[in-house]
Amino acid sequence: MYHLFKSLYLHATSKEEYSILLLGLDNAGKTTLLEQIKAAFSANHPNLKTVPTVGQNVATVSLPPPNSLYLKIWDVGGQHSLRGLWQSYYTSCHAIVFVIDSTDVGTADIATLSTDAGRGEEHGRLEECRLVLESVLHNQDAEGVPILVLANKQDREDCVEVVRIKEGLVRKVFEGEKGGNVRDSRVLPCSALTGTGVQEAVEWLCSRVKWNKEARPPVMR
Ligand SMILES: Nc1nc2c(ncn2[C@@H]2O[C@H](COP(=O)(O)OP(=O)(O)OP(=O)(O)O)[C@@H](O)[C@H]2O)c(=O)[nH]1
Ligand SMILES: [Mg+2]
Repeated sequence: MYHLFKSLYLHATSKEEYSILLLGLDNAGKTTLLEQIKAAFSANHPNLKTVPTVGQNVATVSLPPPNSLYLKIWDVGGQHSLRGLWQSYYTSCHAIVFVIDSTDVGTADIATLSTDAGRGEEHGRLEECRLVLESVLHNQDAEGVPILVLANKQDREDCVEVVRIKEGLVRKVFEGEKGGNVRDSRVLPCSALTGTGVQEAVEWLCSRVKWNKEARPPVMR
């Protein structure tokens, strides 16, 4: 009898936990985003004084109804030397957020990269961003995992607007030969610094991890 009550109690009080992996080049805004998400679901102010991440940050946020789930968010360093570590997170994650610095991708049109005129500093880190996004999509351990691409730093005047990042960069990478298999994806604008767009990002993640839960079941906590 005790065991029956205990399992009923655990069933009634436990919630699904999904792991979210924040990826993107160094300086894209991943840690700032993590701070905003943590603050959005607690009474605390976000700590926006970030330093480059060497290793990882992790936080679990409890989402109230109607979502009623835990998001365990992994923020890993984006510096070149740290990207090899990303691989070890793929098998256990339920969704990936790929953060792009919208002020550091030139015009965000990868078609121009192949021309002579396209090579130069005016393209910022567009080529690097393309290669890194391709490598994430191409990785078998991340197959089928929903991906949210965030065009971050939209508060800055010199940012490239989300539609250009979507059409010129993201769509071409997804439709390219290294685009990988079919998966849920979305491109959204955001400012991790001001918090604009963070709620929408979290909503999208919640809906997609639930839809994908047969392929990647949650942990009960
Ligand atoms: N204007 C503006 N600045 C931002 C935004 N998001 C992040 N930043 C700034 O960009 C810089 C890098 O932010 P981080 O969050 O540390 O970047 P990161 O992606 O975690 O970088 P790594 O840990 O090196 O991978 C900081 O100075 C942030 O304040 C944003 O939405 N708008
Ligand atoms: Mg960081």
